Amino acid sequence: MSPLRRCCWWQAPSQGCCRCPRPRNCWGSPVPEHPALLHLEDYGFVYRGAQVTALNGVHLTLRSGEAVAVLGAQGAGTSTLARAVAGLLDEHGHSAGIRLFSGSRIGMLGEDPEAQLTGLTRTVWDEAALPGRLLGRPLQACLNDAQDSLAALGIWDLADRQLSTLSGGERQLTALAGLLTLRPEVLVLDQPSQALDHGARDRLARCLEQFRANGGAVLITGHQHDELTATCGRVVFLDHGRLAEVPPSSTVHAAAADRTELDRHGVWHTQNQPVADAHAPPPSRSDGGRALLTVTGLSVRRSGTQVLDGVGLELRAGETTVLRGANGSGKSTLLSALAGGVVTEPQTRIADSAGRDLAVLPAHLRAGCLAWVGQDPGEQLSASTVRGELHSAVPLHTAVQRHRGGRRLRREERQRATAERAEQVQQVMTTAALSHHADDHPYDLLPARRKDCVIASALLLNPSVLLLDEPTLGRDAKDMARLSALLKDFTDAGGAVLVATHDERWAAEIGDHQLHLRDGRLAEL
Ligand SMILES: Nc1ncnc2c1ncn2[C@@H]1O[C@H](COP(=O)(O)OP(=O)(O)OP(=O)(O)O)[C@@H](O)[C@H]1O
Repeated sequence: MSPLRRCCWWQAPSQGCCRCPRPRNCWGSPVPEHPALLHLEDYGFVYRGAQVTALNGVHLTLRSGEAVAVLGAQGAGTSTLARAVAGLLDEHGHSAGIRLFSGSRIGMLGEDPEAQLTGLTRTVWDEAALPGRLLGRPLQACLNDAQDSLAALGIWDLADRQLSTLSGGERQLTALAGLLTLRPEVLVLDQPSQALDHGARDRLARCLEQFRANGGAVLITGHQHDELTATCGRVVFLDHGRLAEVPPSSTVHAAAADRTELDRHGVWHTQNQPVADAHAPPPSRSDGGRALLTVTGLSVRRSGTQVLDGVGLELRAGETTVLRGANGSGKSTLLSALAGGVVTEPQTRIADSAGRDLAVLPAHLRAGCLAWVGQDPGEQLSASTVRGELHSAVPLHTAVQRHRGGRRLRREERQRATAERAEQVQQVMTTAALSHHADDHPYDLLPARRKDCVIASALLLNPSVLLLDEPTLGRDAKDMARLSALLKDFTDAGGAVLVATHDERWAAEIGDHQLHLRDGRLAEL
């Protein structure tokens, strides 16, 4: 047996048996097998100006009909790997090794949910048809393909909706539909379940199964193991830019990706049993869990549809209430309406702990009581550095007026207030793990860190109620634990949290109550 003989068209000569995942030693006569569509051999990548390599010695083969999930902690390199496979890295740094692609089309959905729609179209149908149109295909064929993709993902009923009126999950599915119309041979999906409810994940899984049955290959990357990654034939782990060096059995079959292995690689397992005491009540609660916010008759109409219909709820000091519901059920609308970002109908009443009706106040006057962290952090960021963002979260005159009863300040009082605020900003950056990013542009941060920046701004307002919209997106196991601890500290200090999430495990771990939103109304779960 010659060590120089190549057993596959892509395969570089290697010691002993080659690394291709054939069922037996492929130095012998090879068994006919699904063709490899993409192959990385000893692939490495370093971003321009970076001190450390983002990917190192990666071997990965994607065959027709196959789905592989590559999971790892934040910073392990999963998004870089997704971009490398999609061939999007070249101008961003230097690569090493071999990347071979036998087909002609790779489609990729990136990790940033805010950056997925083009902004060039008005309706869902047009957006889904756009990729084909940009390739010069006939209009009718593009519209037909878009219709098929939208139907496969279960959102054909949204076809004529304006993009600006979509919920987060609906936007994610629209972007995916556009990608599918390109009929790629390889689909690269970075954290595709972000923002999707259970039903949408099932529909997406079925859609990907069909895609593979037609000869396509799927690569899913991310920091969380969920219903979708569980449908992959293989799960492999990435640690510090290297695929974990473990025997072939640890390229685990997805359904068997066990807790220890996921924990070891810092991956959050959304389907694990909740940890029972993760959000145990604080030892002593000075205010006896008094109501901080009492909402009655909250109703909202959007584009002629009654999204919220007489919602009532009570948020108590020291408690976390979880808001669940399908994509488009109105969770974001509810949080935003409480904060004053959406117009409510006249019968709505939102009373604070002193009985004051906040529903009649504009958003900025509610902010002292209610701090809102929306679904898209980008909509709430305006400064060019994280530190600058946090400094502007509480304008100096507001901070000072709070302490001095609104009277005009002397110079030394202003100086003291500035110093106090700088200290608070420093503290909150530590709490939200942002100290290392103080001078970074918020848009250079990972989506989860960007969200942390908005959470930190909200905490600086010293609110009694924190409203959080899907804060778990893009977080690994460690980051989830940190988020839970942050909320626990907030409620232990007497605050109340209302948080919308699709993560059932996390909801069970942190929620004192779980509410389900359906048909515009809330019910206790
Ligand atoms: N600006 C808007 N104008 C009109 N309709 C809107 C607007 N924003 C959202 N909607 C619609 O209101 C409904 C509720 O949307 P919302 O974003 O509150 O849902 P959600 O439960 O937060 O969904 P997701 O889980 O996907 O984020 C959806 O049908 C959505 O399409």
